[in-house]
Amino acid sequence: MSHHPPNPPVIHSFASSEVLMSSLASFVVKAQKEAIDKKGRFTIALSGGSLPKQLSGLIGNHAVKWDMWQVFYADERVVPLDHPDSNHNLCTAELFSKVPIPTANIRTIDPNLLSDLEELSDAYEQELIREFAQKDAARFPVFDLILLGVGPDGHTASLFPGHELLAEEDRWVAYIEDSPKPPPKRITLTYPVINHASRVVFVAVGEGKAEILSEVLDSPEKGLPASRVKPVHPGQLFWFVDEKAAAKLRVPSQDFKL
Ligand SMILES: O=C1O[C@H](COP(=O)(O)O)[C@@H](O)[C@H](O)[C@H]1O
Repeated sequence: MSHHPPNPPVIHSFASSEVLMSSLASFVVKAQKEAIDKKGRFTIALSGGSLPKQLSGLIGNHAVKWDMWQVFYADERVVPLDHPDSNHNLCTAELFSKVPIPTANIRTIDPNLLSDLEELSDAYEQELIREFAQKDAARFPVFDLILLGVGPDGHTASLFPGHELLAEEDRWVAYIEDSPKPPPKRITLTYPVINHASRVVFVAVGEGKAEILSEVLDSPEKGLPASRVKPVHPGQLFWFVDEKAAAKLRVPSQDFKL
């Protein structure tokens, strides 16, 4: 266990979502290179919502070693994989259908277990254990990169304000049957997993995010779900936001340099 306090978040604000997208792609490629140089694979967790669109800077990028990626979902809606509400379906439409990633490297929920949430989330946890536990022998998986979004209520992944899952300390993957945002049934990575990642990046674009960004970053003491993302040392939290989303922020942002 680390004795250092978590590093403060690094906030990068970009003039437009286009600049953000290309900087985010460079950031992901750098994280990928460091991970592959160190251990020959790159583990990443993706979110749904507005995030997948912001990854388009990776399409056609020859520095991306797709065959070395192991992709998980930070959260997933419990619906068939080709359902319009599925995060996997969205990531496929926005990214995976446009790049040469082997299908086996995308770790989806098991579509045969949709009727039993407990079995489904246990099976996804086993999927994580297969990837991380034997190779890294750690109490919690250490993702090279987790990409998150933030909803207007401050939720992230499928961790919602006031929900009992915010207190989960042991499980790697948990389920929720009463999501306030449809669809109600979801699974999610828990804080112990999110907060053990090497890097966590929130991506927020557009004026619709301005209010909640200020709440999450300027008033972390409110304890909104997104404010509880504090990777343990030496993990680092980043925010990639555009100027519209950053319009109400009081905390300073930093120039983006690789
Ligand atoms: O329901 C969800 O919402 C969050 C935030 O979505 P956004 O559209 O406001 O960016 C998303 O990160 C998560 O994956 C998704 O399941």
